[in-house]
Amino acid sequence: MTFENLLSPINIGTLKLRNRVIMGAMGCGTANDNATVSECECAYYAERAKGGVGLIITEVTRVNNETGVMSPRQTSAATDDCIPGLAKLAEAVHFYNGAIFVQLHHPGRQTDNMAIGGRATISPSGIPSMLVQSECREMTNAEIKSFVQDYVDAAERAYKAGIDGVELHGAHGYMLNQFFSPLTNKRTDEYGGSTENRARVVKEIIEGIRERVGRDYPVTLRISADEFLRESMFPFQEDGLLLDEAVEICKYLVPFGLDAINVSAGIYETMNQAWEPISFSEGWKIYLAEAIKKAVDVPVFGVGVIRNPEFAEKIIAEGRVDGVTIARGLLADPDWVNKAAAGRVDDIRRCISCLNCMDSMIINGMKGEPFSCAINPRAAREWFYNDARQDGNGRLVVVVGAGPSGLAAAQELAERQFKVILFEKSGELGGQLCLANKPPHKDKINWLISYYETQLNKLGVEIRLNTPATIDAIKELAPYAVFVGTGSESIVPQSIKGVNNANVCTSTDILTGKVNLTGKKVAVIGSGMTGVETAELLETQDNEVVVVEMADRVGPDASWQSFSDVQARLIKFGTVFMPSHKLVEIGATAIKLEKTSGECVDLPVDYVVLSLGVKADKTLADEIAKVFDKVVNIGDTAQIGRIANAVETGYVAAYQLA
Ligand SMILES: Cc1cc2nc3c(=O)[nH]c(=O)nc-3n(C[C@H](O)[C@H](O)[C@H](O)COP(=O)(O)OP(=O)(O)OC[C@H]3O[C@@H](n4cnc5c(N)ncnc54)[C@H](O)[C@@H]3O)c2cc1C
Ligand SMILES: Cc1cc2nc3c(=O)[nH]c(=O)nc-3n(C[C@H](O)[C@H](O)[C@H](O)COP(=O)(O)O)c2cc1C
Ligand code: SF4
Repeated sequence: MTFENLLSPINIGTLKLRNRVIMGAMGCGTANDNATVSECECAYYAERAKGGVGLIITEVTRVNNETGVMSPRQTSAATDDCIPGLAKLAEAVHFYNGAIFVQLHHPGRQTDNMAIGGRATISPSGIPSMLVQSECREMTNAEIKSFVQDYVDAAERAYKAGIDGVELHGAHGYMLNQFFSPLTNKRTDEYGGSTENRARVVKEIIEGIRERVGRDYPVTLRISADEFLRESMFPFQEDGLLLDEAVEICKYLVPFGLDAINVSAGIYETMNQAWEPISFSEGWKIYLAEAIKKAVDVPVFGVGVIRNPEFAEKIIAEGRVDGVTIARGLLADPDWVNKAAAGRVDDIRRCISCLNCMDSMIINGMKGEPFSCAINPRAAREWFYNDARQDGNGRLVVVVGAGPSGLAAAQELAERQFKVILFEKSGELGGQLCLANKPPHKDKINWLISYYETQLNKLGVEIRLNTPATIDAIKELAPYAVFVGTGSESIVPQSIKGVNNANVCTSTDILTGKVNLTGKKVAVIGSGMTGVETAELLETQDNEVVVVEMADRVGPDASWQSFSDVQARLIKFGTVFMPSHKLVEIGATAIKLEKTSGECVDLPVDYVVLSLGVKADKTLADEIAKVFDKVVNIGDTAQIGRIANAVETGYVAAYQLA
C-alpha cells in the first residue's frame, strides 16, 4: 500500500504541510523550571519532525502564569522571556522540514488550587470539576476580556518566535471548552446563553489574533465535539456539549478566521473518551470529525487510537477526514510516518494504549520529570539517549528470558552490534505478555510481541526457544556479558489455610487455559489489574464472579483510567466487589473472609482464583552473578513492575553496557 492520500500535502491556511499527519498535543513536562523551552523538549519534538510528521502540536502551553498553570514543567507562552525558547524549538523542527504549532491553553477549573498559588480556579460560572474538586469561582466580565488578551498576546509571541501557527485548545474540558459547554457555562451576559454567546470568547480571540498578526498566520481550533457525559462514572444530570451543537460552533467560528479544526472528545470526567484505554478500537470517534467536516470548508482532522497507516489512509481516501491527528502513536514510534512512507509498516512500534504516558505525566510531573512511554524508553529522553553507537564489535551477550525486558535489551544490544543469543525456556516470545494479551479487549498487546519478533529477526538475534538457560550452557558461550530477565511468578501465600486445595488456582492458570471454569461461582482474590482482567475473562466464560480485596477500595494500586474501564464492564456483568475483606481460609464449598473490624464471614464459592501479585525467583540470577563478571538483572528480576519497567530496565542496561 502506498498511502498516497495520507502522504499527500495539505494546506492549513497559508501553510503547506508535507503530509496529512498531525502529531496531537501531549503534556510532556519537558520545559525548564521557569517554563521556557528546554533542550530536552527541542530534542523530543525534533525527533518527531525527523520522523516525517507533517505538523507537530506542542503540549498544553500556558497563556497565563497565574491562573493558567497545570503542572510545574509545563511550557509557557505567557511572557516575552519565552520567545527565545520557542524560537529555538521552531528552528529544531524546521531543521527537519517539519512544522510546529503551539497549543494555547488555559485550564480554567481543571487545575489544582496549589498549582496556581493557592488561588481559586476560574471558569465561566464557577462550577467546580467533579474530578478535580478544586475551589472555583466565576470570572467577571472584565476578567474575560483580559483572558481574551492573554490568548492574543501568547499567539503574538508564538508568531514572533517563528512558530508556524497556533491551536486554540477548546477541548477536553479546559477553559475554552468550559465556555462552549452548557454544563459549565450558565452565564447570563454576552458570554453565556445561546450557542453564539458561548462561542463568543473564541470569536474574540480569533479576531484579536487576526488584528495582531494578520489573516495569514495559521490559527486552528481543537474541540471536544461530544463531552460524553452519558458515559461518565460521575452522576451528571445533563448532556453537556453534544455533536450537533459542536457542529454549530464550528460553523459559526470558521468565518472569523479559523484555518482548520482538530476534533476530539471528552472532558476530565469522561477522560476515557479523550485519551482511551486499551479497550477502545481504532478510530472509534472519527464520526465526530466526519460530521464537522460536512459542515465547514476548512480542513478537519480526526483523532483517537489511530495506530495503523492503512486505517489512516482509508478514512482520508473515503473523504471522512482531511487528515489524522496521532498523539500516542508518535510517542511510541517517532518514525511512524517515515516507516509508512518507506513501506516498512511491520517496523512500526504501535502504541498499545496502556496509558502509562498519562499516568507518568501526572506522577513524574509532580517530581518535575518528563512523562514516559512504556514501550519507547527514549520518548522525551532523546536528549539523554542520543548516542546511536555501533560499538558492540560482535562481542557476545547472552540474554536470559524473552519477556519485554529481555526483548528490549536484545534489540538495543543488537543495534549496538553485539552478537546476541536469547534463551527462552517457553516456546514463544513475550513472557508475561503472553498472559497479558488473554483477557478481553487486550489484543493490542500482540502488537508489541510481533514488533519485537520482527525486529529481533531483522537484527539477527539468535533466539533459542524451549531452551532454559543453565550455567553450563552460558559458560560454553563465554559471553562478554549476561542479561537476566527471568521475570516473576504468582504469589501463593502458604499462610492461608486451604491454599493448596484442588479448588484453588492462580490467575495465570486461568489465562493460560490450564484451568477452565464455566458455570461456577468464583472468588477472585485481589483486585489489581490482573485480578479484574481475569474476572472479566471468567465472566465471559459464564461464571459468576466475586472480586475480594483486602484494602478499603478495589484497585488500590491500579491506574484509575484502565481500572475504571474494566470495572464499568464488570458492573454490567453483575460482578460483586468486596473491598475491606481479607481471605483467611479456603474450604471445599466456601471461603472465610475477615473484615477490617475483625469479624469473619463465610462466602459460598466453588472455586478460588488467586491474583495476589508476583514475586521474582532470583535463584538463577544469583547463580549467574557468582560465575560471570558482567551480569545485569533487568525487568521483574531487578524490580517488580509492569511493561514500562521491563522495557526501560532492559533498554537502559543495554544502552549503558560498557
Ligand atoms: C495477566 C497479566 C496482565 C498484564 N497486563 C499488563 C498490562 O496491561 N500492562 C503492563 O504494563 N503490564 C502488564 N502485565 C505485567 C507485565 O506483563 C510484566 O510486568 C512484564 O511482562 C515483566 O517483564 P519481564 O521481562 O521482567 O518478565 P516476564 O515477562 O515474566 O518474562 C520472563 C521470561 O523469562 C523466561 N525464563 C524464566 N526463566 C528462564 C530460564 N531459566 N531460561 C530461559 N528463560 C527463562 C520466562 O519463560 C519468560 O518468558 C501483566 C501481567 C499479567 C500476568
Ligand atoms: C499523556 C497525554 C497527554 C495529553 N496531553 C494533551 C494536551 O496537552 N493537549 C491536548 O489537546 N490533548 C492532549 N492529550 C490527548 C491527545 O492529544 C489525543 O487526543 C489522545 O491521546 C487520543 O489520541 P491518540 O490515541 O492518538 O493518543 C494527551 C494525551 C495523553 C495520552
Ligand atoms: S505509554 Fe502506552 S499508551 Fe502511552 S504512548 Fe506508550 S504505549 Fe501508548
